[in-house]
Amino acid sequence: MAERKVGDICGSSASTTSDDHPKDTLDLKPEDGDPESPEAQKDQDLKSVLVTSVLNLEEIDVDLYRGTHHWVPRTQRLFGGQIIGQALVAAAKSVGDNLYAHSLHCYFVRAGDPKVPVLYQVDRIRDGRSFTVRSVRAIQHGQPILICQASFQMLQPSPLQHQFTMPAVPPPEDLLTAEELIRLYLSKPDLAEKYKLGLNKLLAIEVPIEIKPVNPPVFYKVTASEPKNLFWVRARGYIGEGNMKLHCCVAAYVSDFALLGTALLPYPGYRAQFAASLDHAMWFHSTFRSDEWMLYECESPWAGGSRGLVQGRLWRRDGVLAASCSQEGVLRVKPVTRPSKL
Ligand SMILES: CCC(=O)SCCNC(=O)CCNC(=O)[C@H](O)C(C)(C)COP(=O)(O)OP(=O)(O)OC[C@H]1O[C@@H](n2cnc3c(N)ncnc32)[C@H](O)[C@@H]1OP(=O)(O)O
Repeated sequence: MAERKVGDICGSSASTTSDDHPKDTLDLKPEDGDPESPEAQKDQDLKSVLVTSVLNLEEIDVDLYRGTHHWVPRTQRLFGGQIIGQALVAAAKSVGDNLYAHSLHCYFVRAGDPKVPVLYQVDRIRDGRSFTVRSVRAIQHGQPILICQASFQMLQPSPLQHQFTMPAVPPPEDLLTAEELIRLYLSKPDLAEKYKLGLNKLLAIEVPIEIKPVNPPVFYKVTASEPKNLFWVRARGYIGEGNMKLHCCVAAYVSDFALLGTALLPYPGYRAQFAASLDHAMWFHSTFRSDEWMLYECESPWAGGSRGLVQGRLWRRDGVLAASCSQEGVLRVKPVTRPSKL
């Protein structure tokens, strides 16, 4: 991958190898230049809704922010990834320019209400020499819906560096997007009306994430499989080299997409009657661009007691491990009358 010019990054460069670290600010405004110019307007038009809206918090007071919603799942609970991403934005706003997000741990303690905004109250737990920790409460109706701790570190290179090897899969150019797969399925002449309805509803949803399943029959649970899933994922729209803190917030949003469902893959004879993320932990390992295709490798090492443990690894196309995450969720299921025909 050609080395890219360094953008405002979480204290570290946007490139894959350079080690110069420019100032870092969590500036969500359009990049420099004449905001009226056609190029800036084009960028603004193409700018990801995640940047212009979902992760663009309104400052209410010192360390108090308000977030709005863009897309809400059919469960009509706020999407967990949105709350995590917004909480990380709030935490990052009070962190110095030479620090970058390296981990977050959170619990989802109440369902998010899509009818009202979310307030994010940041507590400045500690500013250490190398590590800075923030605690964030996402609040609705006066009650926490999420409690999150996030940690930021100075860049401190080390000779200890290793990672697993990225799975060998077809590149995104050789695969179809979820929308293309749904249109392909809708084109089948013998498709039952009720499936058409459901699939058209899926097409109508404006999810600010693009995905390309590596193995669609597994991704859509048409066949039973081991609890492993692979798909390419990126934020819709343009974000640019911008700022690594912002890319971490977008990756936090993305990381909760389709993750918990990995634990259901071996059970096509069951469907979730109630499924919700209980907690979510994430670690950021290297620089990456969340508006470029990354491979999301998901697996579930364990399920039981109406819970499922799922883990994910986000890989850059050049094989560098960008981020890892772990999550446990409630999974209450009931038998389906017939397996999904997707
Ligand atoms: C992609 C995944 C996501 O984004 S999920 C969104 C992020 N996560 C969340 O919103 C979870 C937030 N946390 C919570 O809502 C609560 O802490 C949860 C996890 C529900 C636990 O609260 P708790 O008061 O103990 O609820 P609960 O487990 O008793 O009931 C929760 C809902 O489940 C139902 N339930 C209960 N037992 C069963 C059962 N045996 N079979 C089927 N359903 C069951 C309850 O009726 C209850 O449903 P409801 O909420 O009343 O509609």
